[in-house]
Parts: sequence; C-alpha cells; structure tokens
Amino acid sequence: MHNIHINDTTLRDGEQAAGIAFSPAEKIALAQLMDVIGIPELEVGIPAMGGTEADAITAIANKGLKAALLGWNRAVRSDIEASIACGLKRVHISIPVSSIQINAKFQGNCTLVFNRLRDTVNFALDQGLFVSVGAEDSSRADESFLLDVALSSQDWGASRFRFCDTVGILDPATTTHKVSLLVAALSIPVEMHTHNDFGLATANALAGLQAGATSVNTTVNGLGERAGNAPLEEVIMALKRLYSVDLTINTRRLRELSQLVNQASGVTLPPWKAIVGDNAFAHESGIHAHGVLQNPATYEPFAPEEVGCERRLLVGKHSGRHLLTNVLKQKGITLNSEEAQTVLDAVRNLSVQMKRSLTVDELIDLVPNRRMSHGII
Ligand SMILES: CC(=O)SCCNC(=O)CCNC(=O)[C@H](O)C(C)(C)COP(=O)(O)OP(=O)(O)OC[C@H]1O[C@@H](n2cnc3c(N)ncnc32)[C@H](O)[C@@H]1OP(=O)(O)O
Ligand SMILES: O=C(O)CCC(=O)C(=O)O
Repeated sequence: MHNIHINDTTLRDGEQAAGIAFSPAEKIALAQLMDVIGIPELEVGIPAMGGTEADAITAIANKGLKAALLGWNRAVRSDIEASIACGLKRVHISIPVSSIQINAKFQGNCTLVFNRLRDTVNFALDQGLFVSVGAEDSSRADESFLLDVALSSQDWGASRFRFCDTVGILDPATTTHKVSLLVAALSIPVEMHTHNDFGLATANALAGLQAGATSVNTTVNGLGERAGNAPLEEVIMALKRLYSVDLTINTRRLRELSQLVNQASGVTLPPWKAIVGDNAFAHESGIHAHGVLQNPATYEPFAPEEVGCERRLLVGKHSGRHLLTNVLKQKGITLNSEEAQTVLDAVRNLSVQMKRSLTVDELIDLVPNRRMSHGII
C-alpha cells in the first residue's frame, strides 16, 4: 500500500448522524484543526442545504486551508450551483447504483441514472471543477452495472470514483473481491466509503485499500449515519502501525481532535473506543499492570503519547499486589506482602461496592494505621 489519501467526511456524513447538528463556528473549528494536523482533504458538507450549512461551507472555503475542500451533491444541477456559490472548487456527485435505491429514487429507470450523472458531471467540468463520483449502495449493486457507471464516469472526465458500502453489509473478503474488480478496470483512483453496521467499517476500508483503492473516507470517532463510518483515528493508526504507511499526519493531536468532536456533537464516546477512548491505555488488572510496570509494550500496541493519550494505572477489583504496592510506594507507603494482601482484599470489596476503580486517596484510606504515621492528613 502506498500514496494513500484521506478524505475525511466528519463535516458531511459524520454530521448526518441522527441528533447531531454542528454550529458554523464548530464546523470551522473542526475544519481548521483537521487541516492543521494534516488531513489532506475534507468533505465539508452539503451546499444544497442552504442556510447556515452553506454559510459554514463558504466560511471554511474562505479560510485559506491547505486541505482540499469537497462539497457533497446529488446528481442535480442546482446542487452543483450551490457548491459553486459556496466557493468550492471540488464537487462530489452521488448517484444511486443498486436496484433498491434506483427503484426508490429514479422509479427503476437506469437510463435516467446515466443521463442525470452525465449531465451533472459535464456541467461541473464545464465550470472547471474537480469531480468525484460516488456510487451510493455500490455493495448491493449488480457488479456489471456498477462497472458501467464507474467506466462511464471516468470517460466523462471524473477524477475519482467512490465505492460506497452504504448500509455496511460487506466483510473484508467480499470487499476485496468487489473493489479489485473496479481497480482493475479503472485508471482513476478508487475511494472507499464504509459503514459500521456490523462493526466492520475500519476492516472493510483497509481491505479496500489493500485491494488497490487509494483514497478513503473517514469520520472522527466514527461519527456518522446509524452505526457510523470508518473512524479517522483507527484508519490512520492501522495504516501507520499495521501497514507502515506514513501519511504525514500529526497523530499526536488525534485525541484532541476526538474531544473537539465529542464537544461539538454532544456525544460521549464509550471508554473502550479504540485509539482515543479514556480506557485505550488504562490498566487495572493485576497481570496487565504487573506487565506494564515492567514494560508497557506487554499490553500496549504503541505508546499513548503517539495519539495524544496518557497511560493510566488504576487500582480496582481486578488489581494485584504489584500495582497496589507500586501506587502506594509513590505516596511513601511501603507494605509487606501480608499487608498488601489485606489491602487488596479491602480494595476488591470497596470496588464492588462502588462499582468502579478507586482513587489514590481511597486506596490510602484502606491502609491500616498508615495515614497518621505517614503524615498524609
Ligand atoms: C447515503 C447518503 O448519506 S446520501 C446523503 C444524505 N444526506 C442528506 O440527506 C442530508 C442533506 N439533505 C438535505 O438537506 C435534503 O435532503 C436536500 C436539500 C438534499 C433535498 O431536500 P428536499 O428537496 O426537501 O428532498 P428530500 O430530502 O425530501 O428528498 C430527496 C430528493 O432527492 C432525490 N435524490 C436522492 N438522491 C439523489 C441523487 N443521488 N441524485 C439525484 N437526486 C437524488 C430523491 O429522489 C428526492 O427527490 P424528489 O424530491 O424529486 O422526490
Ligand atoms: O457519496 C456518496 O455517493 C454516498 C456516500 C454515503 O454517504 C453512503 O453511501 O453512505
């Protein structure tokens, strides 16, 4: 894998998640941070929505960002005109390609699909725009029909073709098969757009890239329609750490970016969220903490600082004596083995009672006759 391109769609598909509405100021701040950390392309929204959405897109377009900015459009001329009015130089034109979608949106008329797409691609090219074409519901489309749409898009002058697993029904093996067919037939880059309905968005995005796609749609924290999209932080770190693909993106700010999206979306991530969750580098279990105290690599795939996180060692129900004595030692309290076991038993009881790990003060309180003698209170 080489020359992989990230086209982040937090500001379009991410914001489509039910219940999410970014303010223009939040959209601008997110675009600026993504730009600063080195995301090369941002799908900034849907100009055809008008109103504050168009205002926010226009403001982002006027910020002079290094990132290329893409507007999402239906195969409708007025949508492209709205993108132009926002000052965008790149448009993405989406067209449904599965029978389910074509029946619902184009009365089952496949000729209309081609006509609408050709008309809007030509119109956009005549305006001097970069054109990307998106095949909505590619994964459920007839493979030869999908190929016809892709080859026609290329012939008409599109510069990129997006393969969409719109309802997230692929697995990596099927993704490899379908994307390989497209890559073999096209000379323009293929872009992956995957959804997480079966928890496979990241795996399928990577499978598509391994099959020869060179661009990938992501969203910060995996925010997006239904179960979300392929998370930016997961795709970047998997590419970097599992495939040695260096994207020249400042990964040290990924946690900060994740938190900015949490703030703007009002959604709190589960602590176990890969790469950026609160527990992504937290250790409580005795065997894990013992290992990490010897060498963090025993239970961490990479150092937390690489993504702007911190290692946390917590004492709780599953802890063992090594962690407990280590934490207390840092507070000047030394326990013998018997004392450590007594405190550990108390830690387990209290943790179960409180249903969480303990703070350091709570731990110290469990040490018999120690608080006074060490001058802690
Ligand atoms: C898989 C995806 O994520 S696709 C992106 C989905 N994102 C969104 O829908 C968010 C933003 N959308 C919107 O603000 C609105 O839907 C708008 C402005 C685009 C359109 O609004 P409205 O005119 O009120 O139409 P509405 O949303 O009810 O219906 C969609 C219309 O677009 C048509 N349509 C859907 N997809 C496409 C397409 N790719 N190309 C052309 N037309 C399309 C539908 O057939 C329907 O047409 P009709 O009004 O002639 O029946
Ligand atoms: O860009 C497109 O064509 C559609 C993208 C999308 O959001 C999807 O298919 O889920």
